[in-house]
Amino acid sequence: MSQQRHGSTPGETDGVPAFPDLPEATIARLPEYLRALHHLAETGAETVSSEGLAAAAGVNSAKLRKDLSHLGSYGTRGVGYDVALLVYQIEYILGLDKNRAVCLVGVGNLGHALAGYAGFASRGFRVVALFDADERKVGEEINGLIVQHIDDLQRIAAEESIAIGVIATPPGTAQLVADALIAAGVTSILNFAPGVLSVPSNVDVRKVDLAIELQILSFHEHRKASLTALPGGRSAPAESGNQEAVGS
Ligand SMILES: NC(=O)c1ccc[n+]([C@@H]2O[C@H](COP(=O)([O-])OP(=O)(O)OC[C@H]3O[C@@H](n4cnc5c(N)ncnc54)[C@H](O)[C@@H]3O)[C@@H](O)[C@H]2O)c1
Repeated sequence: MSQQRHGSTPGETDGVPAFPDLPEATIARLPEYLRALHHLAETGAETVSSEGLAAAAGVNSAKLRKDLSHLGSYGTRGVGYDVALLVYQIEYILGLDKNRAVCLVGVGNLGHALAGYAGFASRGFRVVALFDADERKVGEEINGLIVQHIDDLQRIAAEESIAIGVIATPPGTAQLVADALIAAGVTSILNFAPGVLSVPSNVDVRKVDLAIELQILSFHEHRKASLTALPGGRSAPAESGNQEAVGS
């Protein structure tokens, strides 16, 4: 996964620092806070304590307070955080107010499931195009979108101002697809194909690999087993497990 530096720009917009210098780990947790805040807003909550929000997001409250302090958000003593304001601040920092156009390349088993997922729109993204190289898939309709041929990527990316491309092709073609996306003006890539992509420095890549997540869980299983095998039967802490979002 490539690491992005987020430069600091002085000045504030409506109480939100224009671009605070955020640690990558904080950026990775902001979507979790946002998800929890949306849920709180749906239940009618107007304010939330740091402990309440931390519990809903599955992190510890000290970490949450530090993360939110990077946004200039400290909450009010005895009241907590204003839910609507915090939603606005996090959405602003994540750039979700832009409703960015996303395309998906590779409409096979995984691509089909992703293309049919309604959750992207509710999280601030418009999936505007689906591409595949297989003529038999071109023309198929999924979730209101017609699968286009990959040869039309350049034209459609320009027409739709596509900024983010999702790769769900076999690993052997992922680099070719990444090159085509970049040539078409895409500057952010979410890659589901195993392997490392070579991209220019202005392009950000996030990689999702569920097998890696399982391997990390396997390590924790291994560690817990070795702790219980210690003399005296020392066991792993039981009151609260670790929760990390996939990809963070
Ligand atoms: N990240 C994860 O956790 C995860 C989970 C499952 C699969 N995967 C990966 O996702 C990828 C897709 O898996 P799948 O099971 O959907 O495969 P699949 O074979 O069912 O689908 C791949 C699709 O890509 C298309 N394709 C191939 N080359 C192309 C190109 N140059 N341009 C456009 N389309 C092209 C194929 O026609 C096909 O429709 C694989 O790389 C797989 O390893 C990752």
